[in-house]
Order: sequence, then C-alpha cells, then structure tokens
Amino acid sequence: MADAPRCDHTVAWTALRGHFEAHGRDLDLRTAFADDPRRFERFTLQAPEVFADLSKNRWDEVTRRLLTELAEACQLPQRRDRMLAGEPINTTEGRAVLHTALRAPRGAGAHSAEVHDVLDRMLAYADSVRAQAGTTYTDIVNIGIGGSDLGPRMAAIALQPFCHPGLRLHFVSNVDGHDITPVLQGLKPERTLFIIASKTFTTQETMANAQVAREWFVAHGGQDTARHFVGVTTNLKAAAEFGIRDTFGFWDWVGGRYSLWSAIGLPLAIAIGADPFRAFLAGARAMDEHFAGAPLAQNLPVQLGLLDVWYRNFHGFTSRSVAPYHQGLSRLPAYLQQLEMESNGKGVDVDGHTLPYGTSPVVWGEPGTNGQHAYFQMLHQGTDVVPVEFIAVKTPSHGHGDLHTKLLANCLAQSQALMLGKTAAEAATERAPTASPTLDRDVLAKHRSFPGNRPSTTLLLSALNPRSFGALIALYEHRVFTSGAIWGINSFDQWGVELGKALCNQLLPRFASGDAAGLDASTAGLLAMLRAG
Ligand SMILES: O=P(O)(O)OC[C@H]1O[C@](O)(CO)[C@@H](O)[C@@H]1O
Repeated sequence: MADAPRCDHTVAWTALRGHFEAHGRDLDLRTAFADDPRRFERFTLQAPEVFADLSKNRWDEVTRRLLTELAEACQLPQRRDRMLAGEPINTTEGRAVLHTALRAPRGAGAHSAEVHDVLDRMLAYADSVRAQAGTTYTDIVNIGIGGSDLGPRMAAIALQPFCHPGLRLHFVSNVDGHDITPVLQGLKPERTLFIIASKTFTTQETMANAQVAREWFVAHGGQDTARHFVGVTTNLKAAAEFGIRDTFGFWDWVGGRYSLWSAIGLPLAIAIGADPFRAFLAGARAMDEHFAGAPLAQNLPVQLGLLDVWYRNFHGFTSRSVAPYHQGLSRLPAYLQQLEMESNGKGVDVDGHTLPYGTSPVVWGEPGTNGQHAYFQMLHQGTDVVPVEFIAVKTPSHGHGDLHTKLLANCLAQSQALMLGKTAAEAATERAPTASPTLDRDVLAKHRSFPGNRPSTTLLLSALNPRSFGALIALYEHRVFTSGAIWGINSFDQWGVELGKALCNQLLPRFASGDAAGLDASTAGLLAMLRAG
C-alpha cells in the first residue's frame, strides 16, 4: 500500500525494539506470573468458537500495546477493509482476495449471486451422491494438490464423526505413482466417483493423475465417464476439454490455499452433507465478523499475527510448532504449512523492495501426544527456542473419557513444562536410578535440567464440529493476513513455486533423450544415473 509506511520505519517498531532490549529479551514467564496474579485473565481472548490463552507468551502489556500501535501504523485495519471490499490487493496477479465472500450469507456482499448459485448446486449434488451411497457410489477419490488437496483432506479427517459411513474418501495428490496405485487397487469403477480438483486445471501432478484415473476407469470396464468424473475449477473450458460434463466453478479471486470454502470443498460436502457444510461456512463467517469488527487489542487473529511478528522480528525465533491435541487435527500442520509459508514466505514487499527483516517462520508439527515422543525433547532442552501452539478440544466425539482426560493432561503438562523448566539444583535432588554410578552428580543434574521460559499459546475449542472447525481455519487465515500486512508483503501470490515447475518441464524430455547439454554437472550426473539401464 503506497501510503502505508514500512513496519521497520514506524515509531512503534523503534519503540518495540527499545522495549525488547530493556524488558522483552529477558522477560521471564515464571516471574511474570508470580508478579501478576491476573496475568491469565489479562492475556486471554474469546473469539467465536475459539478461546485463546496467550499468557504463556514472552510479552507484557507494553509489548501488546506497542504491537497494536504497530498494526495501526502499518494501516492494518485499512488493509483488511480493502481486502474485504474486494479491491485488487493481489497486485502481482491483478486479483481481488475474496475468500470471505464464500462464507457470506445469501445477499450479503460482493459476488453473492454467483457464490450461492454454485454453493446450492454443489450441495444439492453432494446430497445426491450421499443418497446413492452404497448403490451407485462407495468410494470418492479427490485428485488435486496443494490448496486443491490439503484443505478437504484435513477437513475430512477433522470431521470424520460427521462423515457418511457408507462412503470411503480417498485423496490422491502426488505425481508419484505410489500415491494413486494403492488407491485404485481397492476400487470398482462403477462404484467410484473421481473429483478432479484444480483451480487452473493445468497443474502437472493433477492432470497426470486424472489421466491415469480415466485410463484405469476405461480399462476396468467403467461405462459412464460423465457420471463418474466431476471437475472443480476456475477453468471450465479445460475441464470440458478433458471430457468432464459436470463441473463446479469458482473464481480467480479465491486463492488456492483459501479455497476450501468454495467448490474445492466438494469432497467434504459429500462426506458431511449440505447442512453441516453450511455450518462450517457459518463458523468461518463468525470469525470473519470478529476479524472485521473487534478492536485490535481484542481481535484474536490480529493478536496472533502480531505475536508472530514479535517472535520473528524481535526475539528472532525462526519457527513455530503446532501441536494439535486432537487426532482429528492431524493434518492441520500440513495445511498450515501451505497457508502460512506459501502466503508469507516472501522476500520483497508489495513494491518489490528487498526486505531487511524476516517474514514467514517455518511452521511444523504433529498431533500430541505423538510429537511428545519424537521432537519435544528439542523443544524442551534444545538450543533454539520454538514457540509452540497447543490446540485442545474440551469434549471429545468418542466415549473414552479416560483417554481424553489423559490427552488433556498431557497438553497442559507440556505447556507447563516448557514454561516452568527445572533448575540443575532441583534436578540434583532427584534420584536417577538409570545413570552410570561413576557419573558425577552435578553433570547428571545438568543433563536433567530444563531452561524453561519457553513460550506457548493454547487454543481451546469446546468441541470439534463443522462450525468450530470453520472458525478455527478462518482464524488462521486472518492471522496470516495480519502478519503479512505488517511485513508489507503480498500474501496472495506464490511466484516461488514457478521456477521449479519450469525447470521440471525443461528436464522432462531429457529423460528420454539423455541430452545433458547446458546442465550443471550435478544435475547432469544425477540424470545420467537415473537413466542408466
Ligand atoms: O489448484 P491448482 O491450480 O491445481 O493448483 C494447486 C496448487 O499449486 C499452487 O499453485 C502452487 O503450488 C498452489 O498455490 C495451489 O494450491
């Protein structure tokens, strides 16, 4: 935005730098809680469907105030309003960014007629497929990649208790034949529906897998291709040329990684049905209204985005770990990797100036408690500080209350342990029966101590259902918008994926010809090895 200052040129940024040096770098969470019995109340926020405990983060009231001033100085509210108004803020692609229009009620906002026309048709189709479960259809195969895969795949796992029990859902994304082969092996053509999902309908991986699926269908006696293949795309012409009769469209103002709410959600709609899909959209809409209307200081996506800036640009933390304590959210970290890193993994601002500060952190994680038995060692005792985001769900959708209590206790224990740590003196008082008898007691205590003061956020949902899940995902979208707006970048293009695609297209014919002319020695050497008989 031409008249918005760059974040590091603002008074608030300078004040944050000073505050970080004076009080931020060394802020100790244990002391902060001891000094302020109301810290929990002060640093918790309730947004639609999502409660957030931000109190175990390495910030204080001054940090929060200065970050909020930074947001004002960087014109976050104006930038947000421009997005919501449909201005073409994705300048490098000349597009508006209007995924929020996909969850607006009928009659509200831009594009309502076309959005609700496709939504109604898609949901009617989804319900008709559900009505034919077990007769015409037993298996639904979504073929897509990136935003045309990660969202519906994640959502189908998250909302599994709401899914039709008579329909099996499969997702094929990788151009690696090891992905599609085992999926096809278990299928009958006359009982299978293939959804070819691609915003562009040109993506190499998806087109190649769609081709394989169609060949398999015909080779195995499939009769009615039109009934067994549907398309979801903005490129209706290409879908028709592929031979698809029924296509659900969407629009160039829906970014791939923001498209779960569009017809890209078709596999989810088939799985959960029309009314739950509408509840999913309504949950996201509630979060949109919160983002659009809540004051910045009480605005959860804004505060999370600002914390990301605080950690990335002042503390210098380069990654964030997401730990959902709900098996249904097992694919959330993978989904967030695209949402956050494809959106904010940029090195220039909207005007093309190289940025002198860091942008997207690395986002990674696994569901708790599995992560605890893998990489949590590093989170507790490693040399890098990694802020952790715990997501807990109060009420499970299974009947094993005892398991759920154990899960929740683990979740709370981990954020507690990260914060509290354990001194070497405390560790020295413990018995360590497995240690070598010759090992010095103080040395052992050092191995068994924890630095603590490691920050975390805990997000709490009452239950994981279509509405709360919609709100949670929309929360992440707006958080990414917030940090991207502060950094002054275009969060809605993805030029960084193009070079590899172009080079792949150049390399492909060389696998047949063996021509290595002009290649670097490493690529030429590897090509020769891969071609050798
Ligand atoms: O839906 P499409 O057009 O097949 O694209 C798939 C994915 O490829 C990308 O363009 C680049 O990886 C993503 O942004 C997108 O979600």
